Amino acid sequence: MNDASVQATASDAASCKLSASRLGYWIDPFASMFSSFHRKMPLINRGYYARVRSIELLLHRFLGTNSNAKQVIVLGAGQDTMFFRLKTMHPELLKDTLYVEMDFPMITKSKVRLCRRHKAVAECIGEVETNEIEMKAQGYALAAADLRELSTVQEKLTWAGIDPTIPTLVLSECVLCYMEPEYSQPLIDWFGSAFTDCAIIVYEQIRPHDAFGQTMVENISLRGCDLKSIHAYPEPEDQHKRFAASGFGHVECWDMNRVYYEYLPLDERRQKEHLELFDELEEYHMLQGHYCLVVAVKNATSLYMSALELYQSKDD
Ligand SMILES: C[S@@+](CC[C@H](N)C(=O)[O-])C[C@H]1O[C@@H](n2cnc3c(N)ncnc32)[C@H](O)[C@@H]1O
Repeated sequence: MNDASVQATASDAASCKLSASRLGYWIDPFASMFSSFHRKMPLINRGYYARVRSIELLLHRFLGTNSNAKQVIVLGAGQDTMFFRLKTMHPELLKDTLYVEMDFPMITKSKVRLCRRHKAVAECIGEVETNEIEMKAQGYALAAADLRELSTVQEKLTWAGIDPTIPTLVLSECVLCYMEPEYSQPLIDWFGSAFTDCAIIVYEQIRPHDAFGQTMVENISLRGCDLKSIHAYPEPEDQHKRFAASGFGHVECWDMNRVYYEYLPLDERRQKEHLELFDELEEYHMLQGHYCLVVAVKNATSLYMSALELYQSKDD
């Protein structure tokens, strides 16, 4: 495995997020602090809109439930700015929440540096205990770990203050797909067994077998970062089985066309569709059909049922 190429995807994602947010797909005052601006194709901007907003809406729903303490664990967080946006724009949602980001030391090191460099981010984090590669503050931690090493992940989450008895949401946005199932499955199994109340949101590529899927897998592979688990979980039904096998009793897996047309709020989506000239609809549908959003929920508690209900709610 070429870890350097996988780590480079953190900057790609940050750059795409900056492009889409700069064009008005969502508001992110922090994106430019973690990347430099290169305008992406409308197809990419719209895809990132669907990705970021759907995950954000789920996260808001989880944080907005009236249980007391909550935890969010972001696997392979890269240069993502969701925490900083929440902290400044929706601080009430982070009350009693511990938000932990994890990534390779190489990536957390650059995030620590950027967090120190930008006053707005440093203010957002507040008083912090930090070294070159990690940070710990009230309600937030950035931890360095290779997610393939379960014992290190467990140790770092303990260091960050994670308590398995507290309701926890785990997020993997284009991360687990870069790991072989022999590494990702024990991690998912552990969340499913050790955590009392746990939900996992996964966004990643699917359908490698048709012509578009084959080209997608080849193109990503040419960049040196194979999609190591796509052949183990090629279809939405396989994603379903993957999480059900780890003790997640309620699993939804939708492709991103379904998420875009049936889940994102209609008025908002229509408004975003006017942001750029768009003549790539067919290609967009093809692309979005090869990405999915999984919501896997361990218990049918009211907290987690509300996350699942989000799929039925079109007007959050
Ligand atoms: C495509 S980027 C996504 C970053 C972020 N989730 C986002 O959407 O902006 C994938 C991230 O997963 C991280 N990653 C992949 N495999 C990992 C592993 N074994 N251990 C730690 N981080 C990993 C990479 O370093 C990278 O930051």
